[in-house]
Amino acid sequence: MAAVLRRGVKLISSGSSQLLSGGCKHGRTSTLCISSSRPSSSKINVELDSSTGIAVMRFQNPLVNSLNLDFLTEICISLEKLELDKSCRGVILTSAQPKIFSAGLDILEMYGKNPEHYAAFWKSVQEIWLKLYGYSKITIAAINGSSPAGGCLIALTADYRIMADNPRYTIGLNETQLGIVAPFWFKDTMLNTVGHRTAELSLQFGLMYTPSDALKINLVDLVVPEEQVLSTATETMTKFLAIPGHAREISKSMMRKPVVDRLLSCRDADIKNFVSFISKDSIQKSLGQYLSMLKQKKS
Ligand SMILES: CCCCC/C=C\C/C=C\C=C\CC(=O)SCCNC(=O)CCNC(=O)[C@H](O)C(C)(C)COP(=O)(O)OP(=O)(O)OC[C@H]1O[C@@H](n2cnc3c(N)ncnc32)[C@H](O)[C@@H]1OP(=O)(O)O
Repeated sequence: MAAVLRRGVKLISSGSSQLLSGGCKHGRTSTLCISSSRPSSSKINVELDSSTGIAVMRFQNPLVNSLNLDFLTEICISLEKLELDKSCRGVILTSAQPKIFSAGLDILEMYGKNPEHYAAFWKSVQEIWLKLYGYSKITIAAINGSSPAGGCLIALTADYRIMADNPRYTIGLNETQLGIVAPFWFKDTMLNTVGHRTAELSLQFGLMYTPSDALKINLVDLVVPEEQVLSTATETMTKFLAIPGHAREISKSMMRKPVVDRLLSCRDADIKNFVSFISKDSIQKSLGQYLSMLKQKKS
């Protein structure tokens, strides 16, 4: 159940199984409706401040916010609800997990499973990208940890990226390092942000950038001390909110629609392509080796 934190602010824990359809109003505070059962299974929490219209969505999928099917679905449903909620004007995306924004797509969803599973998973990856890249409201990524591959993609869909100034955190599309290939819409999102030449080098090498290097190539817009990431995101959101909404929204759509439309025109083919690629023995072998490397890193 939503709990009032301070005047006009509600904490919304949302497990995908707990979300009900449609938003609802509770007195002066507009929030999402959820049932009160099993709130501990929530992989995200959302705080919507109805006095400012700013929602903060925190990812909390232990250990590293890897994007599995359930988590992606939950994020998508919450984003949809916020988009429909008139009291919400912008969403800040951040992490509740220490040191990690998101570890990207959950590799276990792409390893050792059957084609039907791969297809359902890829559909949910498409959904989250379509929802975020085409999002009508303002989104700001408050990147308070490492953000490889799919984690970087989530950040790239935001209207503005603010990263914590910690050289241990890195961000980038590192797919080639896993022996896999970022699909065209990952590539387009990167290209629209950093330009052609930088995207080309970045994708081929699977480069991961420290915050200061990410700033140099415009992969992020601002680097601030870690403890200021959220407050700076809120300040930045306020600047966005000062712009007439319809004009900003149309401008955003004008910039992004061609890329969104490109995926919309070939969703099924893109899923087929993914399933056939990820099912190859050589790709499964690469992913298996990468998973072993992640485990060995600890010992
Ligand atoms: C030509 C046609 C092309 C068509 C398109 C086809 C294909 C495209 C396909 C896919 C695109 C994929 C995009 C992706 O997002 S792939 C995922 C990339 N992610 C990574 O490389 C991140 C790997 N992880 C790390 O670098 C570190 O774990 C991290 C920096 C995130 C955290 O480091 P830390 O030291 O704190 O923690 P660890 O001990 O390493 O990890 C803890 C625990 O979590 C497991 N884990 C980490 N990342 C993932 C992940 N992405 N998926 C699943 N599991 C992950 C890790 O193995 C540890 O597990 P355990 O040992 O505790 O069991």
